[in-house]
Amino acid sequence: MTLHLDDLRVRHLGECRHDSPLSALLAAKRTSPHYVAEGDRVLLEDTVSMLAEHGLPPEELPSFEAAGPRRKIYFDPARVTAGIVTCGGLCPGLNDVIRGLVQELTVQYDVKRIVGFRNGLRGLTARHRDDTIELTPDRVRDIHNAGGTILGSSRGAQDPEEMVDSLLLRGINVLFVIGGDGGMNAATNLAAAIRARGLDIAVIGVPKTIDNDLPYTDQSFGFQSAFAQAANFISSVSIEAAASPDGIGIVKLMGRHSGFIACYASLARNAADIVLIPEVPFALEGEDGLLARVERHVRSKGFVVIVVAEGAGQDLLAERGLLEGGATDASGNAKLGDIGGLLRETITAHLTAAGLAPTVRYIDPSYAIRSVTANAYDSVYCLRLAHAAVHAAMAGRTETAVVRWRRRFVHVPMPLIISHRNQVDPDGDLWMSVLEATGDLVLDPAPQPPLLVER
Ligand SMILES: Nc1ncnc2c1ncn2[C@@H]1O[C@H](COP(=O)(O)OP(=O)(O)O)[C@@H](O)[C@H]1O
Ligand SMILES: O=P(O)(O)OC[C@H]1O[C@](O)(COP(=O)(O)O)[C@@H](O)[C@@H]1O
Ligand SMILES: [Mg+2]
Repeated sequence: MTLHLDDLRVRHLGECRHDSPLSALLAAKRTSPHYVAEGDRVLLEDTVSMLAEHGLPPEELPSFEAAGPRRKIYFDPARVTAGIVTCGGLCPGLNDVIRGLVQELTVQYDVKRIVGFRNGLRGLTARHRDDTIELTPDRVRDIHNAGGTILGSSRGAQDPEEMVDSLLLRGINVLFVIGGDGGMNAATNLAAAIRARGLDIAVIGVPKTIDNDLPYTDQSFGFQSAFAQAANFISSVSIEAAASPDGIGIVKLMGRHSGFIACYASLARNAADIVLIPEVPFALEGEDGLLARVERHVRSKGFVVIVVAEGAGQDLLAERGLLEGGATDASGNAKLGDIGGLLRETITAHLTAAGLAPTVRYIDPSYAIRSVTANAYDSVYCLRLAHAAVHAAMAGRTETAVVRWRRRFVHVPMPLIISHRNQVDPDGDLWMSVLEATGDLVLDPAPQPPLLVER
């Protein structure tokens, strides 16, 4: 999809007439290698060839509005009531973001009232809208020391009109939605309903997903903490598999449609022989099928370590009648079949038939990788995203997500952030790194000369 400058413009509620409490700090600020001034923009693309292809002057190239404080803001902080909601699956750093929002709103902008809606967007429905938490600096002081979210979260559909009514009833002027693709979809619908009623309410998204499946963000917060935890389980099965005759270590990791966790966790330990992700289909049978590759590893080095993303090989489960076609969770997300179980069974059967005596060590850490606290890196990231979100809201941006893009914090229009799914590109450099690290050949059906040697 070719994007133009106009596709990247974010919505403003109106003219910024109030002096920002940070205006003195900003007075002398100019763009530098470490700062993007508020009037400047950040390029969407970063290679010479991609930029040259547009054939446009620099100011017309597709670019994002820089995030950060403005000298003039839209809302009078004394009259603002902010709302915060966390939705979808848990993710390390949710509490860090909530804490950062509350601290920035109260300390820098002197906002007096912040309402936390409980249990996800369900908390904005008529039935649950009174079940809220008053968020103060005292209330959030220590929350980053625990995983999860003090607000709770949920899946399941809500009526945007009902949610708008809740915002009006609670007097909310700015709403922060911390959510994944589902949450950003819901926030977009909510913002559209607000706009249709001509209301003066800003909706700012803070993208959250351990799957890293949202586009236009370098990596989502919490992803790093999640894959670091996942890497520990890869170490465990590697040790177990290596210590067993004909050892088979399998780790199944979260990643519904995107295999980023599997790739990064594997690279973090560099102990996997085979990595299976949803983006790269594989066959079980045949000379280059998974079973033959597993057997070759076991015969050559005595054991094998396989990292599989939960969304990988769903076609194989469907072929075997092991997938409930079209089944979804309350939010409409596809329910997956158990690829880990299929691998365990078919590998055991294949190796046994081949005269080996496999010992299978299988770990499905499941929620254990996303319920952890944010690591130090993610904590910094969450805090800075929270600052950017508050600045965006106070400056009257709406239907906008705050993200880091090519190391800069920028504003992305919400429709863009839900325009497609971020996935591992089988032709990209991440997958190439995985192939380099594992030495595992994933051959096309057409025979090709080997690119890499199996180790
Ligand atoms: N396409 C959609 N349109 C509107 N709301 C959605 C959509 N997808 C999900 N939602 C709502 O957003 C919330 C979070 O979505 P979910 O998919 O569970 O998690 P996540 O935000 O982490 O992707 C849920 O309450 C869900 O009903
Ligand atoms: O069991 P749950 O809570 O529905 O969540 C499982 C799913 O949530 C995730 O952790 C992330 O999903 P979201 O960020 O979209 O909520 C997936 O990796 C996983 O498939
Ligand atoms: Mg999602």
